Amino acid sequence: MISAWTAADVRAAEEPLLAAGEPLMERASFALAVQVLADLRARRRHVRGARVALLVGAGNNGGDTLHAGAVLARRGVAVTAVLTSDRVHAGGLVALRGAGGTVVDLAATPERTGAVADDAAGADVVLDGLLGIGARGALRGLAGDLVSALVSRCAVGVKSAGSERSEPADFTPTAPGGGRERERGPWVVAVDLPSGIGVDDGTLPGPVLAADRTVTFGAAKPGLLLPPAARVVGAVTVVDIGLDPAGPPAVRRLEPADVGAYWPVPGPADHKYTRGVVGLVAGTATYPGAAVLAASAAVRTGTGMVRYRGSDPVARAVLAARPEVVTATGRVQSWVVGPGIPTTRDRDDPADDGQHDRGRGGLAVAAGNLPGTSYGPVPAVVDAGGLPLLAESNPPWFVLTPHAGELAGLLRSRGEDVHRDDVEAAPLHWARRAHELTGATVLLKGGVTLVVGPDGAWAQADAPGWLATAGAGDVLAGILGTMLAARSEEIVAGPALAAEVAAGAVLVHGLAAERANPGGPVAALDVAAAVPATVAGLLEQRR
Ligand SMILES: NC(=O)C1=CN([C@@H]2O[C@H](COP(=O)(O)OP(=O)(O)OC[C@H]3O[C@@H](n4cnc5c(N)ncnc54)[C@H](O)[C@@H]3O)[C@@H](O)[C@H]2O)[C@@H](O)CC1
Ligand SMILES: [K+]
Repeated sequence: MISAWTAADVRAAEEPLLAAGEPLMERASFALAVQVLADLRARRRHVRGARVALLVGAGNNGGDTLHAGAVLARRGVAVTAVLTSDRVHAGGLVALRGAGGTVVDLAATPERTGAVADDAAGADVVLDGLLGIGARGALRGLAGDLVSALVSRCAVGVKSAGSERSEPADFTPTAPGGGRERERGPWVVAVDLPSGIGVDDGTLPGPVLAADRTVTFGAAKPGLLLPPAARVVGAVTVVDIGLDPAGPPAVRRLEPADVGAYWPVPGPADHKYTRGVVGLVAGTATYPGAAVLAASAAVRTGTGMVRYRGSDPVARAVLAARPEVVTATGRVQSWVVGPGIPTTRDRDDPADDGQHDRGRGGLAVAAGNLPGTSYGPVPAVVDAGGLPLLAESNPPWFVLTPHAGELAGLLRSRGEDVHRDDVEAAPLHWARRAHELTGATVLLKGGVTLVVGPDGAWAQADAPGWLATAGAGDVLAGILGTMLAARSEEIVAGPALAAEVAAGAVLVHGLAAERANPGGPVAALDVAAAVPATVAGLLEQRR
């Protein structure tokens, strides 16, 4: 698991160590230099004679960068530091000069910004040390001008909020689809974080130079995991400088071993009710495919049984694809409500096929609101057309699975003035708001998928871009339904677990998409078909 702490938590963890005289900056800068040397060796055979440009801001982030530059200069690298402030880290500057580095005082000659950017764009490596955890808002002044000038010369970066073009984030350099996309320009290493991202919320309030690698100190920061900033961090290397942040992390990311470790493996005494039964209200005559996809995914993820609820023609299509599915009513350990049913609340909608009433029934049982039945409360997945069926207040063992547009609609129905673009610009904020307003766990689908529950946030970046295809959400709903059903009682007793299980479902969905056709296009049904081998692969890791 990757855990990220806020800037305030990192500072609090640094304080006692700094007071004790621990050389944190030396540790950070030396590790940074070692990583840059490794990157240089990987990219060009000789380190000696390579050109490295340092972008240096006013704070300790610039200090780290200058000290790392000094180490590089002593190894024969031609290092040029571009100072964007007249008060840069004094010790770092002395060290760099002492090691033979060149200094360009851009603060004294701001009219040279274009020429300096040209020069930096021709370097082998650029170290972005303009801002670290002291960042407040969009990159301003000379630092902002320099980054804007470099972005326009390097073909990839974020010119302004929402217009980023870069590779998806992952903590491994070989992420699915995560090859280098920069068409030209230097290898960019962000120091602690790409300058100008929202450190704690992952927003992109202004210009940012997209990194190929981020070397971060002490612990990951939320902005490195969260969308949209996660797209501009490149491969992330966390350097241990001896910090031990207190309290729970602000954002977490599950890794495959975490999901493999808690996957329930059936034993000899298990039967379909101990493994978990999924009740599925999905699909209409207009969208029968959603029911087929969700049912296939639920079956393929290893459910005890799927009970399908819908009109006869759709049920026939589901049974033709998955004869394991039953249509009889009975005990259910998680409900999946909404894939392929209309997003209107109108009971008379002829396209509704009766699914809204079936969905309301399932959700009432899941919430524990039908005292006459012994089948609730149980977890539920509420997707697409299920979202308008939600009550004012919902239990946290309900997992809502909107994309950005659906989340904006849900929030508007609860009095917020918000649109899809707003959600995409600040997904953590709006997913948290939706959790507060509905009471439910919120899984916000996207290139990086967020899950917000009572116990904090999760950000998963497992999926290749190819997964953005029709039906992928229906498959996720089926995978999640099975995973919730398998731990139904545990989740109702401790609903914070719903978010972790939901993050695990996102991971399985993403890995299955990659397995379905590594490096190429995938179809939703093929993702479902790849789930059994994906799960076997996760279990293999725990042996
Ligand atoms: N505290 C420590 O001893 C350690 C700190 N470390 C480094 O220090 C960094 C934090 O250092 P600082 O607290 O000095 O903060 P930063 O280096 O992030 O910079 C803060 C400075 O940037 C300016 N600034 C803030 N927002 C701006 C914006 N939007 N546009 C332009 N300028 C802006 C501020 O006026 C301030 O002078 C970490 O990210 C890390 O790189 C590491 O060396 C590890 C140890
Ligand atoms: K930085």
